[in-house]
Amino acid sequence: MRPPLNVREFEEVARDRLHPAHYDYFAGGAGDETTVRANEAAFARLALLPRVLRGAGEPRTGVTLLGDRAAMPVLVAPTAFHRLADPEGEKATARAAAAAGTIMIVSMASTVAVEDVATAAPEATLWFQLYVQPDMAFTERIVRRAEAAGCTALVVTVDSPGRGRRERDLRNGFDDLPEGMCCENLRDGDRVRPIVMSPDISWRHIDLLRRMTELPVALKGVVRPADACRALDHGVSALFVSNHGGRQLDTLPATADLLPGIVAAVGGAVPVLLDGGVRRGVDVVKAMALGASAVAVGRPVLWGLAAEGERGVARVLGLLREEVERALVLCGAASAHDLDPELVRPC
Ligand SMILES: Cc1cc2nc3c(=O)[nH]c(=O)nc-3n(C[C@H](O)[C@H](O)[C@H](O)COP(=O)(O)O)c2cc1C
Ligand SMILES: O=C(O)C(=O)c1ccccc1
Repeated sequence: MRPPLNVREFEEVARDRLHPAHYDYFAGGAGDETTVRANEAAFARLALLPRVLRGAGEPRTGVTLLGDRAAMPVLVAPTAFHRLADPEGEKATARAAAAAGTIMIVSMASTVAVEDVATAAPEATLWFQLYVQPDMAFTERIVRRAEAAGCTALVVTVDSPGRGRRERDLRNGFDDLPEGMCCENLRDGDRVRPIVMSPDISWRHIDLLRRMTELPVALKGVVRPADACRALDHGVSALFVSNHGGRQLDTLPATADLLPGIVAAVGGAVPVLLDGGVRRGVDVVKAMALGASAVAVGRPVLWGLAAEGERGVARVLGLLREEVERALVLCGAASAHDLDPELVRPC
């Protein structure tokens, strides 16, 4: 069969290969999935206005984030349960991220322990995503594991004081991992603790976390400019503008539409990243023109993993890198930093 040419075609292959309930878990979102659709639609609504005759030469796609180098401004967003897509799970994803020269953010809900992800891909740059657990002693044990495994940043997800209601999962009766899989990072002695999404988590916990570790702390899920400013006061090193891919609270705006307000509030103090709806190189270029330092992709990586395992993730990341390069050339840009808000216009 003809190899998939783009992320959308990878999704079609993945859909054919996955158990329907697992496809729905990956693809779906909260409520009416308004925000799931809005994320992609917002990029489509932005038109590009390339500059001409710039003599910019071959573009460079590399970026440095929190002291880590990435060969392209597209990171692997933290997503749960990779072993539903491929038996090697997060190990395959990490190897592919390393081969693509990009950063993988390992989910706290990974089905391979963070230590085993790191061992499987010694060249990979790994950041660790954390849901702060109300039991701070337990949170600290998880942080120590991520540090010892060699993770170089913590990405704290702050959009989840509770669980989103995902009707596809309710319809399919998908509420637990199959026999033989679990959230390996939640092991505590001889049991596996459930992930608690607690409404009690507050800025105080961010302060505790900052004191707990030397690792840079990024917040994922900030959507208000005032909260972005507050994050700076609490010594946060980066922000992810994210609505959790539309999986938590439905009817949040698209992240592409939220980005300019957050970028303005932050005023260059820390890198601002975006996730949600990035499916094409032109989407990456639009986000960076609006001030993002990089983007992250969630579902596209899962489609690659389900379609062809490690090779599929490598292909998805490789396709996105080629698309970013081509988009930069055609925009007359020498690098992803050589873009400005004038490049994009609502259409
Ligand atoms: C199947 C799935 C699982 C996810 N699991 C997590 C998670 O464990 N932690 C987290 O912070 N975000 C999680 N996310 C959200 C992603 O990090 C990211 O915000 C979102 O997928 C970006 O949108 P995109 O899928 O359109 O690229 C998950 C997303 C999906 C699709
Ligand atoms: O599905 C998700 O979006 C998610 O964030 C999550 C969190 C904890 C366990 C499993 C998934």
